[in-house]
Amino acid sequence: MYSNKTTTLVTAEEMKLIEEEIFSAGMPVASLMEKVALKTAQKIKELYPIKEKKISLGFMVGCGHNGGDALVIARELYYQGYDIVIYPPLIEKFKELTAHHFKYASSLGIKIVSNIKALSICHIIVDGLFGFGLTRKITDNLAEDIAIVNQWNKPIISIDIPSGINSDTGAVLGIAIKATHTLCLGLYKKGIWQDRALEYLGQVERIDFNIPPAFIDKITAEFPTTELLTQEKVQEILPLPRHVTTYKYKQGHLLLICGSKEYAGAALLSAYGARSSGVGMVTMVVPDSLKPLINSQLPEMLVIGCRETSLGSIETLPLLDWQKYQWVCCGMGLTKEAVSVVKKVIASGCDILLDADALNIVANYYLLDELKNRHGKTVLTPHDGEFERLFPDLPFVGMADRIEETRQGAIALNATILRKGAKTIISDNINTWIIPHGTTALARGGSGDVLSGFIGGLLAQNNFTDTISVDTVGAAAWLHQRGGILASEDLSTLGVDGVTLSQYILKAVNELKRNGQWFFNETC
Ligand SMILES: NC(=O)C1=CN([C@@H]2O[C@H](COP(=O)(O)OP(=O)(O)OC[C@H]3O[C@@H](n4cnc5c(N)ncnc54)[C@H](O)[C@@H]3O)[C@@H](O)[C@H]2O)[C@@H](O)CC1
Ligand SMILES: [K+]
Repeated sequence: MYSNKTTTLVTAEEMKLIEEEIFSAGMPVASLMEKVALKTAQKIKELYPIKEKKISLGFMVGCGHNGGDALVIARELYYQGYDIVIYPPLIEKFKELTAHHFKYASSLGIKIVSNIKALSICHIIVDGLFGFGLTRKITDNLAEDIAIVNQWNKPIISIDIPSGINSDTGAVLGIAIKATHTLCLGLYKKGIWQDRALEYLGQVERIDFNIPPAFIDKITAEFPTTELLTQEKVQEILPLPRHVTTYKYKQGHLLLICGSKEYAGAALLSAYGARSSGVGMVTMVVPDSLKPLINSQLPEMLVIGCRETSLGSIETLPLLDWQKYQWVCCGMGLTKEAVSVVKKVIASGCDILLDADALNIVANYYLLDELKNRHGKTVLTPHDGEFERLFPDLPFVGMADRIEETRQGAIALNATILRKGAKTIISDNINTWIIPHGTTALARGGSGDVLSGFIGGLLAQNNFTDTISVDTVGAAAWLHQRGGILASEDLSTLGVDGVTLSQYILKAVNELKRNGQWFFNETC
């Protein structure tokens, strides 16, 4: 049975190869363009139906097949009663199929104009200048045209991707259309999920045109794959096994090494995150002076106090029985003083997660080799600044492709890297996940501490199963973002502090259960 694959992200090269598969299997190029464009026209009709008043659409038509798509859409919407105006600034360079469609549209009497300003009377602009074939910077008159259109504040529908956005890296090549809708054709282009492109996309929808999954699999198998992490996948990754005769030590024992006098809150928030994971046991290693605070706020935690520096950071770790812990989570609020702590954690041979100050210490003291060569699994959770500090000299930084950089970082350190941002990326040397949803409500201090604790708690539990780290980390990040969305729906974007977030993560967990499948696998 045919099933459409919606979660795979493709580069321009992969998309071209997939198209070649379709064409060489017998589908005529013109027929595919017709099909894609008819479906896109239908979507535009749904978005902007004609009611009492006429609607006029101004089409910016490029020279390649993005322009060809635009012309077919323009023709079909003309038949449906829309007023259509076509602006073809690259008319001399039209590809053959695009030229045919232009000739036919002209023969129907559709209005053709030679100045972008003539589109200013239109209610809506349709951007069919460039799709994934954009190879170089947009300059001169075309750049001016885009600047003019962007100033009009009209709805702009971009076909496939906003013209000017590199469909792999999301970079703006000179200037780009600021769309209100992006109708992505067939498969999501990787550039659409890059943070730098987000402000140009508006609302993104995918127009499916029945690409056979075997063609997608054949081509993407040759390249590292990037996938959107969906709810269905999260439900596959979890449930965490919870046997009917289980007990606390069977549900994972997490060691949190965190906090300082100055950043006591980071220790608390990561502990709240861990609490929301349902992990069986948590031991916290904190500076001595934080013990009473932790005991009063989180009575179920075991607390080991440490001698502290004059500034209130952990001076040195006590003797620890590392083998007791299924995962060690280190760095939240530690301060940059805690160098010996981080070195000991890296040398421990345990499965570890490093966040915040632990990452800064790795960067400041060049501990990358120690990380790469260590025994035990490693998870790192940097935001963009921490990521760049971790990899200042490696050649892949500067590629300006967040997704590829993250993958290369994971390969370089033999680690799973979760890179925080508007779109969170999780990668190991084989799999890369993008969390498709997110909320700006989480752009505040404390969200990351909750995330680290929550991930650590799920990893500690999943260490008894054969679930791979990148999947568990992805599922944790998915639930963290979903918790943020649920909290902001109830409390507004301003209302999602760390403690609240840790509670709403549990609502996200429950939502998975309500959506038809149970989350915790209470097997007998
Ligand atoms: N073949 C088909 O029937 C299908 C085509 N599709 C459409 O085809 C598009 C890709 O088509 P193309 O490969 O023709 O590429 P584009 O339509 O994106 O444009 C490529 C053309 O633009 C020129 N160009 C590149 N950068 C330029 C710049 N900065 N200034 C001026 N000219 C520049 C290139 O020389 C080339 O002629 C997709 O984005 C999509 O819209 C898809 O719908 C899938 C199906
Ligand atoms: K476009």
